[in-house]
Amino acid sequence: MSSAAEITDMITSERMAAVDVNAEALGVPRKQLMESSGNAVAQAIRDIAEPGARIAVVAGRGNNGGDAFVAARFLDAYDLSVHLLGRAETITTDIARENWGALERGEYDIEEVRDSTQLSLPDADVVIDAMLGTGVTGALREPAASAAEAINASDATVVSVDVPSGIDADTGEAAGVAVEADHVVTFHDDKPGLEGVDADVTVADIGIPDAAELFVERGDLLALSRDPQSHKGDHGTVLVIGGGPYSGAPALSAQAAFRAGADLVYVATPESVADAVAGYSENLIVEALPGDRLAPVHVDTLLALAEDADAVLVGPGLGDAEGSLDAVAGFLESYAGQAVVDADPLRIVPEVETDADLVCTPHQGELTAMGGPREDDWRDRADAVESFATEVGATLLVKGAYDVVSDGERTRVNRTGNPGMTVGGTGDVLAGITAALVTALDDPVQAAGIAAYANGRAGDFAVEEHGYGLVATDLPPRVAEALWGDRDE
Ligand SMILES: NC(=O)C1=CN([C@@H]2O[C@H](COP(=O)(O)OP(=O)(O)OC[C@H]3O[C@@H](n4cnc5c(N)ncnc54)[C@H](O)[C@@H]3O)[C@@H](O)[C@H]2O)[C@H](O)CC1
Ligand SMILES: [K+]
Repeated sequence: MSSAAEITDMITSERMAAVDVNAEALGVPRKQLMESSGNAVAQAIRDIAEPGARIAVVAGRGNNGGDAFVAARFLDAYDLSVHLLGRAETITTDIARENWGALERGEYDIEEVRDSTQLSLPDADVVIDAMLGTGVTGALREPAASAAEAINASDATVVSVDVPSGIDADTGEAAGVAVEADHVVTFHDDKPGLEGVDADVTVADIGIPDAAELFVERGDLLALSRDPQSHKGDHGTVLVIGGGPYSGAPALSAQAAFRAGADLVYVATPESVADAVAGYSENLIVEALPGDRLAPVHVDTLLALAEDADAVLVGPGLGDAEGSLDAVAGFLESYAGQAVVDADPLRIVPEVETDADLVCTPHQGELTAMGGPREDDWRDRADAVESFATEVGATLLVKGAYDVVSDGERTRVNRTGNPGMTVGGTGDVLAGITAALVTALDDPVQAAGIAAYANGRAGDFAVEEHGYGLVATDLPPRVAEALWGDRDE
């Protein structure tokens, strides 16, 4: 679990970037957020400086600077000048460039600073530090470094936009020189890195709807951007323990795990169906277990196989023979890694003592069989599932028209999918995606949320072509597109 997840009322820059994109997906574009950010900065200035005071804006070429270009338009009552560190054509985003353009056309007192040693601030009453915010990487480079020195050397009151330039928003560290702010106006939520900053911090609401944090949307997919240097095995080895009465379910889960980015997928399945499972795809590596049902005698073999996996998926097609459920209980009692539990074994989870990091993927009927709540309204279900997740001590992904994901602390809701997905096998696909993503992310709630989102989107793509005649095998080929494609609906 990432450390920031434990700081419930703050937000890391990675999550902020995701929430930003989710807001856009919900119809609140970034430029609107920038307008609100700038307005909040201007409000802070009005609270500390009298009209007519001399305000100097020192702006960078990213959206942090963009916020201050917006603020300038709300500060016409002041003697304001804007100093851009660099050439206007190198401003890095459209929304910042458009706001700079408004200052140019509005004949504001603006300049492009070529050499920051020429930056003159001596007579400013207030300096707005809008050089860098959450986009900073490493120690401040020129011209920002000299500009930070000049700001710190001035007698002006310093108001930093979002984060004092040079400070890392997540850690609070400054790799080099950083602006010493008197005030900080940060946006949407407090930032972990501001804890240790000796300034008064205002957290400004910039109109990001709560839904941008609650619902899983395309911003959450940013978490899956991969380290290009990764090599085989970095992106997850998954062991699927399934089959026995059935052979299709474990194969569906295994295929889905591949499409969600797993590098290697092993399937441990009774020998009675091992050939059938292997026959579905050359990609599958099938380990045959003696007999025709999973049994307690297999537990040691499963634990040995699990040693080589980053996550285990237990359940698809296992059936509910008592011996099979006992085998799952025996496996979980000794296994301490990441496990996704689906289908029949779900009902035994509440009685099993395990050190494994569990993600359970029940539909409503299986949730009830686990002793879980039944609520028809999705909001009530989200609250009830959050409480039950604490009781079970696992991350729950409760499938429904609105999927609910919760570990008892953080709760997400997924709205993708359609009624065509009630067809058998889509749960096996979702379980396989979930197993692959828990190996790719160190955050089971995020992994399960994205899995539900991708499974539903794959189903939405499939229903375009097959209507409600879609079948589960239509989903895996569309999962990769749902996660990494650029279809925009
Ligand atoms: N939802 C929100 O939180 C919103 C935040 N807004 C503001 O956007 C900035 C983040 O903007 P971004 O463009 O991503 O990055 P920055 O402007 O912070 O900086 C990028 C800029 O800086 C250069 N750079 C990076 N590291 C260094 C360095 N060590 N030295 C010098 N220069 C550096 C980089 O090359 C870029 O040019 C956030 O803080 C908020 O202020 C949005 O306005 C609205 C929504
Ligand atoms: K700043």
